[in-house]
Amino acid sequence: MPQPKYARESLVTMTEMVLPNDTNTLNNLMGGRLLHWMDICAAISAQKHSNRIVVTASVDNVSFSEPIKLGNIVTMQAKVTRGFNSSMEVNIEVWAEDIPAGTRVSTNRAFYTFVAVDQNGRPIEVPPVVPETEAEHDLYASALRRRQLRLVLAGRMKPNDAKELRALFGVEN
Ligand SMILES: CC(=O)SCCNC(=O)CCNC(=O)[C@H](O)C(C)(C)COP(=O)(O)OP(=O)(O)OC[C@H]1O[C@@H](n2cnc3c(N)ncnc32)[C@H](O)[C@@H]1OP(=O)(O)O
Repeated sequence: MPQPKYARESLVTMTEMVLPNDTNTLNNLMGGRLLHWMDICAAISAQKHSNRIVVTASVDNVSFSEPIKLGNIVTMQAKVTRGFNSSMEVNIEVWAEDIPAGTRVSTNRAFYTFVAVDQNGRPIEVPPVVPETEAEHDLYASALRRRQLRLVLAGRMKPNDAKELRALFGVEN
């Protein structure tokens, strides 16, 4: 198994400016453009953790809580929460900043799952994550339940095997 790595080693910060080509008819950032930027930022984080080529396996819990305006500065921060076998979960958070107005608001959050692959595109083992901060510990613990939920919904895990998820709902095995 690859050597464990600290969660902080996978931290990636990416910044973009919202230009006219990125917006809808309301002059707000298009959701699809933002998801594209988030995918790149999160993929770099997963690459840093695994030192491998990675592919996006799934995206979940994407929220769009605030519109992002033309001319805003978008900052994305991604970090691997947990490594499983060949897959890793990445937490990504997004903020929009209006520099002339001096405001910065939290706008989006999502969990991406990436799979590390070898040169032939076959899944390959990734290092375990070592959480350090309280937030990293919380995300590490809850990553197992999120993995079970997404695999159950994708038809890749039997609900009966999702022990930690069932426990959350008070369902005994
Ligand atoms: C950065 C980019 O944008 S890449 C472009 C977009 N992404 C792609 O093209 C990926 C296309 N998909 C694939 O290549 C394959 O489906 C893969 C590599 C993701 C998975 O391949 P599979 O043959 O299903 O491999 P396998 O069954 O061994 O699963 C490998 C891992 O993927 C995980 N996985 C597979 N499907 C999903 C899913 N829907 N959600 C979350 N994890 C998944 C599995 O849980 C497993 O994780 P683990 O090794 O940590 O236990």
